Amino acid sequence: MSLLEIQGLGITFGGLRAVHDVSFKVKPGEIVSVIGPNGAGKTTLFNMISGVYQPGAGKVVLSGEDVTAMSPHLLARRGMSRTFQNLQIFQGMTVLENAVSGYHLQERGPILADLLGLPSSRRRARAAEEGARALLARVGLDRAAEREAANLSYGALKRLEIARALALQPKVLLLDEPAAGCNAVETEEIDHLIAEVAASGVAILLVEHDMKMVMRISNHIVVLDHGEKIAEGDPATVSRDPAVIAAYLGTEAEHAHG
Ligand SMILES: Nc1ncnc2c1ncn2[C@@H]1O[C@H](COP(=O)(O)OP(=O)(O)OP(=O)(O)O)[C@@H](O)[C@H]1O
Repeated sequence: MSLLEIQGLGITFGGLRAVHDVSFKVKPGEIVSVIGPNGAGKTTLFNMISGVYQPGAGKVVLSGEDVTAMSPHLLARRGMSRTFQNLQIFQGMTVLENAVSGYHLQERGPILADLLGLPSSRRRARAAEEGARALLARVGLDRAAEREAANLSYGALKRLEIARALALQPKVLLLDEPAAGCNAVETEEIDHLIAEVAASGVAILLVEHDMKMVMRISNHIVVLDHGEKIAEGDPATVSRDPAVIAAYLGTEAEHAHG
C-alpha cells in the first residue's frame, strides 16, 4: 500500500508551467528520489507536496486522505515532516534545545498550561527532552547535546535538522538536499542515517543533486525535466534511460554555450 500518492500535480507561475502533471507513489520504508537538471521543478514539487504552495492541479494523498494544500503544521500532525535546503537550525541554541524544538513544531503557540508552568507542561517538557536525547543518539549527536549549534560541522547540522524532523514521528519524511554542502564522509553519514530511518518503516522522499548518493540509496527515482516527469524506475533503469541522459547532457550543453 502506498503511503504517499502524488496525482497529476501541477502549478503555473505567470505563464511558466513550473510543474505539469506529475504523479508517483511512495511506500512505507521506501526511498524515492526526485532528480532533474537545474530549474526542472524539484523544489516547486516539494513545496506543493509539503503545503508551502497550493497546487494549480492534482492531488496529494497521505494514508488515503486527500491532504492537498493542507498547511505544513496540519500535515505534520498527519505524519508528514520535511527538512529545508537552507538549514532551519537555531544557531544560538544548544544541540539539545534544537532537537527539543522539533517537539513543539506541531503546536500552534504557547499553550496556557506552559504559560502558567503547570505540572502537565513540566511533564511535557521532560518527555520532549527525553525524546530529544534519544533522537540525538540516533543521529550520532548525543555527545554534542550541550554544545552550541553554531559550533557544529556542516554535516552534523544536517543530521540535527533530520533529528528535528524525526521528533514529529513522521510516516513520511521529505528531505530537501540533505547532502548539499557536505564532504564525502559527511555524505556517507547522512546516507546511513537515511537508510536507517527508511528501515524503520518511514517513507522517504528526497530531492538531491549528489547523483552518486541518489544512485546508492534510492529504491525508486523520478526524473523531472522542464516541469514534467520524463522517466521513473530503479537507479539502474533510470541511469540508462536515453531521455534522462539527453536531459542532463542538454543542460551541460546549455552551460557550455552560456
Ligand atoms: N515562486 C516562484 N515564482 C516564479 N517562478 C518560480 C518560482 N519558483 C520556481 N519558479 C520557476 O519554476 C521553475 C522550476 O524551479 P524549481 O526551483 O522548482 O527547480 P529545481 O528543479 O528545484 O531547480 P534547482 O535544481 O536549481 O534547485 C524554474 O523555471 C523557476 O524559475
